[in-house]
Amino acid sequence: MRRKIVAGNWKMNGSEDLVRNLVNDVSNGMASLENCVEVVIIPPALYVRDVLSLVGQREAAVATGVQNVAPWDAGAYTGEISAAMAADVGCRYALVGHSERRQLFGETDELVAEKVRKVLASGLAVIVCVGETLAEREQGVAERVVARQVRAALAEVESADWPKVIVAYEPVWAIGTGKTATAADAQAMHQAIRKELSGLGAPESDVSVLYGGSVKPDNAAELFAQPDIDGGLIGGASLIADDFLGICQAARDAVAGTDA
Ligand SMILES: O=C[C@H](O)COP(=O)(O)O
Repeated sequence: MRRKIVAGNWKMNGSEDLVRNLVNDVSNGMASLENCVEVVIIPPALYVRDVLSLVGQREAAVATGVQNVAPWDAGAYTGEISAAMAADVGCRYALVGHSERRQLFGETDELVAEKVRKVLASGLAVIVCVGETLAEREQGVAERVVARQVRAALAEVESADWPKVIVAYEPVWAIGTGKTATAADAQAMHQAIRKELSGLGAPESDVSVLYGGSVKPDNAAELFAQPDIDGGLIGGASLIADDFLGICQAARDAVAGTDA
């Protein structure tokens, strides 16, 4: 089901104190969202159990996810965690193919596709990240690059699994830079992604497409008001409770605006 989702990717940030304070503050702010927005916290793997115990496990209003999974089920892969392990402890989401994984850890389209398969097989929902670099945008190939990434990651998805697929469009040049795509540019790319998804057989109403890249409380409302933007994948602002909740509130207001 296409739904409004705001996911906070903490990346490699956090401490026991931050987990406690931030998760409690976010949980306390949930009432104002009136169940209109799915809120996901994606901490470093070491803190996943702490977040889960604070939000209250499997049926919690705040869902928990992992930032990465291995492309294997189990075995001699030192330092890795599997999608099945994340599901076992109570996570509901896994992020796959973030541009930092692609750029810093050499993840290819093929590896991303393998990870997507593992996540879906484990029963978790997958948030697949796609996005062009600044050079690709300047060369005018942004849509082509993003379409290729979407096809590579999702070509093998079985029809029953589409409701567990979420795509996050994150232009690489907008991540952590303070530069955001204009709402119109983001909308155009989201529309192109949706076209690609429908070419792969995804039911129109099933796949949420999130925007990520310097989303803040003061630009979230305009982005989330676009017809093909279903929420956000938030980095820096997800580490500040008031900012993260402000973004969640903008998503809630977007739902209210659509319903009105
Ligand atoms: O996963 C989150 C994105 O990389 C966005 O990060 P940012 O909000 O710090 O730009």
